[in-house]
Amino acid sequence: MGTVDVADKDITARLAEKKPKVVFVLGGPGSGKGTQCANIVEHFHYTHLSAGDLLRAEIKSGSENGTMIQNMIKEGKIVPSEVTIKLLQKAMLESGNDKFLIDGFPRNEENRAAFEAVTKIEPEFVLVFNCPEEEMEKRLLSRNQGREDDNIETIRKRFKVFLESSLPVIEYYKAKGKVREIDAAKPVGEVFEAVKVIFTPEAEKVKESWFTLSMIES
Ligand SMILES: Nc1ncnc2c1ncn2[C@@H]1O[C@H](COP(=O)(O)OP(=O)(O)O)[C@@H](O)[C@H]1O
Ligand SMILES: Nc1ccn([C@@H]2O[C@H](COP(=O)(O)OP(=O)(O)O)[C@@H](O)[C@H]2O)c(=O)n1
Ligand SMILES: [Mg+2]
Repeated sequence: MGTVDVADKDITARLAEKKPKVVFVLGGPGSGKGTQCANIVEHFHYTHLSAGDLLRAEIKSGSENGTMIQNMIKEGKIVPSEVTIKLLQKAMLESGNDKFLIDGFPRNEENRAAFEAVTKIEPEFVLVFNCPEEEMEKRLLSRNQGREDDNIETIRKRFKVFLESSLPVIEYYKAKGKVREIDAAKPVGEVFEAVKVIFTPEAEKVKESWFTLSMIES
């Protein structure tokens, strides 16, 4: 296992040199994380890394962890951090970008603490999508992406995991003043308007309000 450890250290050290800027994107299953991340990428030049997508790609690649990951996803359980963090580190390192939206991670205390300990990366902020369960359930049941976990039985398990394991992570970042909350029950365009405000630098907002004011006055 010696060589694996050396390789991991190498990845961690090389990633640290890159000094990546990270925004965590959290919210219940079906709250619209993936949808809004695609919009943010288009407007704000971030690279979107979905922990779930990386894990699904790992299953498809036929990796030795594939069966374990597949079983955990089917049960709505959180895959051990070691696996997910390695995939995230690799994706960040391989990307030409240094600004990342990490979607669906950290999903529990173990994810959060391990990522912090291994990478020493502190998120710029944590974007949180709030949405009632009934709405999330409706969205997941009509997502139609052929996902093995978008069935009512697994969806209920995922909601339970979100309440028990993911909400405490959001609370942790709230206490640090890092959480930016969004009402995600609205239509996609309205949710993105709220998201835009968070990603627009303060200086731009001042410019935009002066512009609006001068239009009204002229
Ligand atoms: N604001 C919204 N209103 C209605 N449907 C939405 C909204 N945002 C996303 N969806 C739809 O809900 C489903 C889940 O969205 P997705 O972005 O995959 O959520 P998540 O990544 O949080 O699970 C998708 O089919 C998506 O098209
Ligand atoms: N940090 C993570 C993220 C996802 N996952 C697994 O991947 C599944 C799907 O995650 P996802 O983020 O793609 O799901 P959505 O919230 O987008 O619906 C989760 O239910 C977990 O089983 C994980 O184990 N650890
Ligand atoms: Mg998603």
